[in-house]
Amino acid sequence: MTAEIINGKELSMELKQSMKEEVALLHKQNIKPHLSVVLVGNNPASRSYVNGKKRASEEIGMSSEIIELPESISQNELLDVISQLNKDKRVHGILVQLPLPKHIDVQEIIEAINPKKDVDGFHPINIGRMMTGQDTFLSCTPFGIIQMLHSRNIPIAGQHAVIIGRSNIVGKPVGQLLLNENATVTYCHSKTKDMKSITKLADILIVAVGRANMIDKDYIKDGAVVIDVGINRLDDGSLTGDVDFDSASEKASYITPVPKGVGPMTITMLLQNTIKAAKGMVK
Ligand SMILES: Nc1nc(=O)c2c([nH]1)NC[C@@H]1CN(c3ccc(C(=O)N[C@@H](CCC(=O)O)C(=O)O)cc3)C=[N+]21
Repeated sequence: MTAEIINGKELSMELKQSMKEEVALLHKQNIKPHLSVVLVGNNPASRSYVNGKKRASEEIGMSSEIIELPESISQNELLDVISQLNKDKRVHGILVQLPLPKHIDVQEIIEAINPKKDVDGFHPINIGRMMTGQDTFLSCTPFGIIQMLHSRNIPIAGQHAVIIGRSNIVGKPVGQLLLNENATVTYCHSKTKDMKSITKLADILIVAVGRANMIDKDYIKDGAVVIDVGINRLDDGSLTGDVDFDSASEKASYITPVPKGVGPMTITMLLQNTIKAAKGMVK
């Protein structure tokens, strides 16, 4: 079998086209969706992602700002910035780019964001709502993955989804969303024994481990759907996923590339969440 590629960049462009129309309609009602992105320090990867978010906002006619803060900012100063954004009626969405410097208590920062403005879907209230299947802001990468599956009418109910990775921002929530859609979900992680024997059972394999090209055809059942969440920068500057694309493509029915896969969808779901926030849809 040669896998069909699910191109996240193309799907994003389609979705952004209809969001652009929606933003224009909101403008007519005097609602101007606005995203504030907080960037602490000088991590080049973070800067590049944050610029991508700003660019995508502009593409759909949505306003956004990047609030740049020094690496040396204190916990209290950062909490003050968030408190200002929480109060600012112009601001519908707040995103604090991760990772944060080591001296910052990340969890306290996330919990300081008003859940109604938490367009990343990282606040424990929104995670709890997601777990209980209520309408809320879904975290952007898991939400984007589900959209990619839906775009090809890939069945989820009754399918065995195996997630490699259990981070709070990708692995755990994507498993939960798949469970909400009635998949049978198994998590693998660094302590898992004989991982191949488990991943080979997967109808849908989600790979979020953070190791370049780790997953090849030996981990994959014939006809499986393979979603690659990895973003690894190689020494030559190129990007590659956690999946060995050419090898996996021999067995998969559908596969997502890196770049132009899950990454662009993450940004697109952020825009969708910001529009949702502007409409006041999450209480
Ligand atoms: N609070 C917070 N929210 C996030 O959503 C968040 C974060 N922190 N920290 C880092 C991760 C990573 N992330 C990406 C988004 C888009 C691409 C993306 O568009 N990638 C392009 C390539 C971009 C390039 O060439 O560098 C692609 O895969 O085609 C990648 C990674 C969001 N994250």
